[in-house]
Amino acid sequence: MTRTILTLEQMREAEQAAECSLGELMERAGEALAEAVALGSAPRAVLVLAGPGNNGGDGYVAARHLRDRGFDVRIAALADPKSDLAVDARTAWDGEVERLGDDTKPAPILIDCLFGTGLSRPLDDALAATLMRLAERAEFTIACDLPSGIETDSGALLSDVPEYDLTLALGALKPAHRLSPAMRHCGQVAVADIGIDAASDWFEIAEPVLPPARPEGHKYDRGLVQLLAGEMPGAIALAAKAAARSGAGYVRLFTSQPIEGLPDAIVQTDQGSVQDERIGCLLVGPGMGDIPVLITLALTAPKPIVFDADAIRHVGDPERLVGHDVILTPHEGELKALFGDIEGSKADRALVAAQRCQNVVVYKGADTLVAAPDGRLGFAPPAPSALATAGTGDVLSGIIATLRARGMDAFEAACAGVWIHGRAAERAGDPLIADDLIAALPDLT
Ligand SMILES: NC(=O)C1=CN([C@@H]2O[C@H](COP(=O)(O)OP(=O)(O)OC[C@H]3O[C@@H](n4cnc5c(N)ncnc54)[C@H](OP(=O)(O)O)[C@@H]3O)[C@@H](O)[C@H]2O)[C@@H](O)CC1
Ligand SMILES: Nc1ncnc2c1ncn2[C@@H]1O[C@H](COP(=O)(O)OP(=O)(O)O)[C@@H](O)[C@H]1O
Ligand SMILES: [K+]
Repeated sequence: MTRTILTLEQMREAEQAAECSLGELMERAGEALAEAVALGSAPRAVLVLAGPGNNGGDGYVAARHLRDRGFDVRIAALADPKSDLAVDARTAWDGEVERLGDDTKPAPILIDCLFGTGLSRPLDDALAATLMRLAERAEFTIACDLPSGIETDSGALLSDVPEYDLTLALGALKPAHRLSPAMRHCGQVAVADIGIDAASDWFEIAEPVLPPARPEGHKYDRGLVQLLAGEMPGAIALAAKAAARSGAGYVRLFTSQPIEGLPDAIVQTDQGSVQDERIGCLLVGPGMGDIPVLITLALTAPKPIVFDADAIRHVGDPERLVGHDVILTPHEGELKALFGDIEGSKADRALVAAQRCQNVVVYKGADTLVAAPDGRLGFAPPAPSALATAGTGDVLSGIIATLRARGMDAFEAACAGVWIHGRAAERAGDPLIADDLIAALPDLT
C-alpha cells in the first residue's frame, strides 16, 4: 500500500481540516500508541517521557490507555505542559508525574513523547544524554510520531538520537521517516490512522504493479533495451545483464570491443542505429568513461533514454534535456556535477533538479528519491546498506531501462526500479556483490 508523506506545513493544515477536534485527534493518537505497545509486549513496566507540547500530550493519553490495559506505567515529564491540549491530557492523567532528569530510572518499555514535529532546536546535552541512557537500558523502545531530536522535513539529527525499535507516525509519514540520517533511527515505521485525510504528491514507494506480458507477444513487445557501451566493460556488462534479467525481450549492446563472459542472448554489435523504431529504451552511462559524443548520439533518438553514471557528468547543461524523454539516475556527486549546489533538503534538491531538466530524476543514496518535474516525489523504503558497493548503480539503471522498455511511464518505471533493486538487495544478503542482485531479479520482475 502506498503511504502518503506530509511536510510539517501540510500536517498542520491537515490537522486543521480534520473533521474531528484536535483533542479527539490527540485521544486517537495516544490510544494508537498504547495499542502499538500492547501489540509488541505483554503488560510490564513502561516509562513514558513527556515533553511540553502536543507530543507530550499524546504521551499522557497513551499512559492512561496503557494503565487500563494492565501495564505498570510511570511518566517522567521534561516540563509542565505548555499547549492547551497537552494541559488537558495531563489533567486527565490522575497518576504521579516524575520530573525527567539524570536520576530517572529506566524501564523495559520506553515511549518517547518528548518532541515530535514541533522540535525547533537541538535537545540540550543533558536531556539528550538522559534519553540515550534510558533508551539503551530499555528492551523495547517506541517513538511517538518521530524520534526526539529529528527535524521532520529534512531528516537531520539535531542532537544524539537513539535507534528505536518502532516509530508510530501519526496520521501520515513525515519526510524524516524516509530521509537519511533520520530514517535509520526510526526502526520499523507504522502509521496510525487517526482520521487525518490529506492528499500529497509525496509518498513512500510501494510494491509496483508491472505490465503483464501479452501471451501472444513477441520479443519487441517485451522491450528492446539498447545500451551504448564505453570504456569500462564491467559496468556495462552488469547493466546489460540486469536489463536482461528484468524481463526485457531483447538486450542489445553497441560496442566496438566485444565483452567476454556476457550471456549469448545479449547481442553485441558494432553496427546499428539509435533510430531503430523497435528500441524501447536506450541506456547510456554505465562504463561509459570519457566519450561525451555518446550523449549527443543518444539525444538524436526519438526514444526514452536512461542516463546514468558518467553520462550524467557529461550532459553539461541540464536544460539540454528539456523536450527529451530521459530518466537520470545520479548519486550525490553526479547530481552536484550536473546541477551545481542546490539549497534545501534532499527532497527539495531532487525536485529542483527534476524541474530544471524537465525529466525524472532518481536521486540515489542511502535514501533514494524519485522526482518528477510535476512535483511528484517518491521516497524509497529503506534498502540494505550492503548496496554501498561498486556496480549496484549499474544494475539499477539496467532494471529501470527494461521497465521503461516494457512500456511503463518514466516516473512509474523509476519508482518500480528502485523498489525492485532494494528488495533484490534484501534477498542477496550482506555482504553482497552487484552480480548477486541480478540473480534475485527474475522473481521480482
Ligand atoms: N498532526 C496531528 O494531526 C496530530 C499531532 N499530534 C502530536 O503533536 C505533535 C506536534 O506537537 P507540537 O506542535 O506541540 O510540537 P512538539 O513536538 O510537542 O514540541 C513542541 C514543544 O516543544 C518545545 N521545544 C521544541 N524544541 C525543543 C527543544 N529542543 N528543547 C526544549 N523544548 C523544545 C516547544 O517550545 P518552543 O519551541 O515554543 O519554545 C514546544 O513547547 C506531533 O508530533 C504529534 O505527536 C497529536 O497530538 C494530535 C494529532
Ligand atoms: N548506505 C546505503 N544504503 C542503502 N542503499 C545504498 C547505500 N549506499 C548506496 N546505496 C544504493 O546503492 C546504489 C549505488 O549506486 P552508485 O552510487 O551509482 O554506485 P556504482 O556507480 O558503483 O554502481 C544506489 O542505488 C544507492 O541508492
Ligand atoms: K517523540
